[in-house]
Amino acid sequence: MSESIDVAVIGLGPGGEHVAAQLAQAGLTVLGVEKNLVGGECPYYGCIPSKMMIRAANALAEARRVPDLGGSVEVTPDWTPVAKRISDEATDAWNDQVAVDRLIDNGGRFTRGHGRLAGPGKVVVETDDGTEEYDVSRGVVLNVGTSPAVPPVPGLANTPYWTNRDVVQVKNLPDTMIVLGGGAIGCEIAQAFARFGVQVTILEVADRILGPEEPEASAVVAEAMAAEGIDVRVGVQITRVDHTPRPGFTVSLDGGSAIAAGALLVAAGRRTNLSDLGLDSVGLDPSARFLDTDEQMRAGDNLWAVGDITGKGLFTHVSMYQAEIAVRSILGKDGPWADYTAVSRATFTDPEVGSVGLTEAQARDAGIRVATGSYQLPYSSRGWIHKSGNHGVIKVVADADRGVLVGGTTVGPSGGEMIGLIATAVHAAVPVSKLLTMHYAYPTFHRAIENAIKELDM
Ligand SMILES: Cc1cc2nc3c(=O)[nH]c(=O)nc-3n(C[C@H](O)[C@H](O)[C@H](O)COP(=O)(O)OP(=O)(O)OC[C@H]3O[C@@H](n4cnc5c(N)ncnc54)[C@H](O)[C@@H]3O)c2cc1C
Ligand SMILES: NC(=O)c1ccc[n+]([C@@H]2O[C@H](COP(=O)([O-])OP(=O)(O)OC[C@H]3O[C@@H](n4cnc5c(N)ncnc54)[C@H](O)[C@@H]3O)[C@@H](O)[C@H]2O)c1
Repeated sequence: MSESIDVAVIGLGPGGEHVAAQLAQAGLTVLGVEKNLVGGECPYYGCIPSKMMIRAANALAEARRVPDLGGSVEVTPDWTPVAKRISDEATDAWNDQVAVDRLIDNGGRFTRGHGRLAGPGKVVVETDDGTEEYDVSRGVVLNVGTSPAVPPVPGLANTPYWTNRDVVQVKNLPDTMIVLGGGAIGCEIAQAFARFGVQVTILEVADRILGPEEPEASAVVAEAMAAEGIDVRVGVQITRVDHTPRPGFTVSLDGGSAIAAGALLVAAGRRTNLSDLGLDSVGLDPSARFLDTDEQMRAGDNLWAVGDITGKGLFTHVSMYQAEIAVRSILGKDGPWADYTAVSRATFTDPEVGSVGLTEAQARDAGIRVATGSYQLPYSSRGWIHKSGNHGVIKVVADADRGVLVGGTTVGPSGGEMIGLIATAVHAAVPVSKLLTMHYAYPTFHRAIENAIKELDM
């Protein structure tokens, strides 16, 4: 027997949870379907636990800078409060009852299980107690997110490697760790663990870490990591992974060398959870990496998609932004609809990397007549005053014909905060000539943005 509802939301990551709550508050009959934890990757296995690790690790690093600046301090790292904070404050010991209650308090319904499409307007949920079937009149919203991608390295699958879902639950740190992949996850966790005394090696197949960022950003972060003892190896081919109780993991590299460590974190990208969603039942390709959506987040008739599965940036703020749009679309309200001109992001390494819009390479590929300007943060007044820990660079990318910024990168202490200024400029297409007449407070880090803009040759 099928039950009739207005809307089904399959997958309750940050975007799906928001859609379900908003539509339920608007008076629709909304069913939220989640097979693991309501809230998704970000609160339980991603952003929040990792940033709690990083906050603690950065406090240790700042304390270690005291001798350069004013006195002495003894730093004794202890992981126990970090693990406890993640369990108690962030994840409620990986229990989502609060989030489930919040959805129900908003007027929504909830089913724990694997949801899938079974044709237009039809949803099936496999629960522990059996199969539930729903007829959905207004629409289905997909927010099924991603899972860690595990590369097909010989031997790897048979070892007890960690992914992000394991590393956030670690109670005792290993002495040594290999991180497979020098992207955002790999770099953030590598540095956090290293600051707690773990000897970390990053193995990155590409020719630089943080590949989506400007090369200048990758270089500054790699230099800062190397300076604190992290072994960053780029351009490496991993040929095999083995595991024995001692020494633990052995990672063999092309050329014959091998590295051993007590732990191995696989942070090699993500795969979208689309293959078992019944997409073929509504005429969509279940093997597609991402779902195509229009500006209202529609992926088909009465079908919406939000979050990582849309491929518009695997970030919580993108998922939430899209959720707002899907809600307006489902309720028949007006736009503004989705615009990705000024998507910003922050990678929480130290120095942090803030970025928005197009990189120089992306702007050139888009056929834009590009002008760039950059400035080394240590040369700015604030960078010079800051001294220890002042690694950083600002880079701006302009469309010389339109006289506006189309992208920018802010690497440095508070790099993720500094990007706000450039994000506003890109989003609102503020003329560069106007940016040059602005007051930039002295001596702030963001004053270096003015220096970079002055370097633009246009
Ligand atoms: C370690 C790490 C750190 C990160 N740090 C940041 C950060 O600092 N800032 C930032 O913006 N982003 C960060 N991200 C990315 C961020 O977590 C995601 O972009 C964010 O969670 C949005 O994802 P989503 O809305 O697509 O859904 P997800 O959070 O991926 O949630 C999808 C949900 O759908 C469920 N699901 C899947 N299939 C089904 C099904 N068939 N039926 C029922 N339920 C299903 C899953 O169990 C999951 O709960 C980080 C990610 C990781 C892994
Ligand atoms: N601060 C943030 O906003 C934040 C933090 C973490 C993650 N995230 C999001 O999560 C996404 C996933 O992060 P991620 O770091 O897993 O993915 P990623 O795609 O950013 O990086 C994965 C890295 O692994 C490398 N790699 C892949 N296969 C390899 C192999 N066999 N050997 C060596 N290296 C290999 C890739 O070249 C790449 O550099 C990010 O793209 C980002 O959108 C965001």
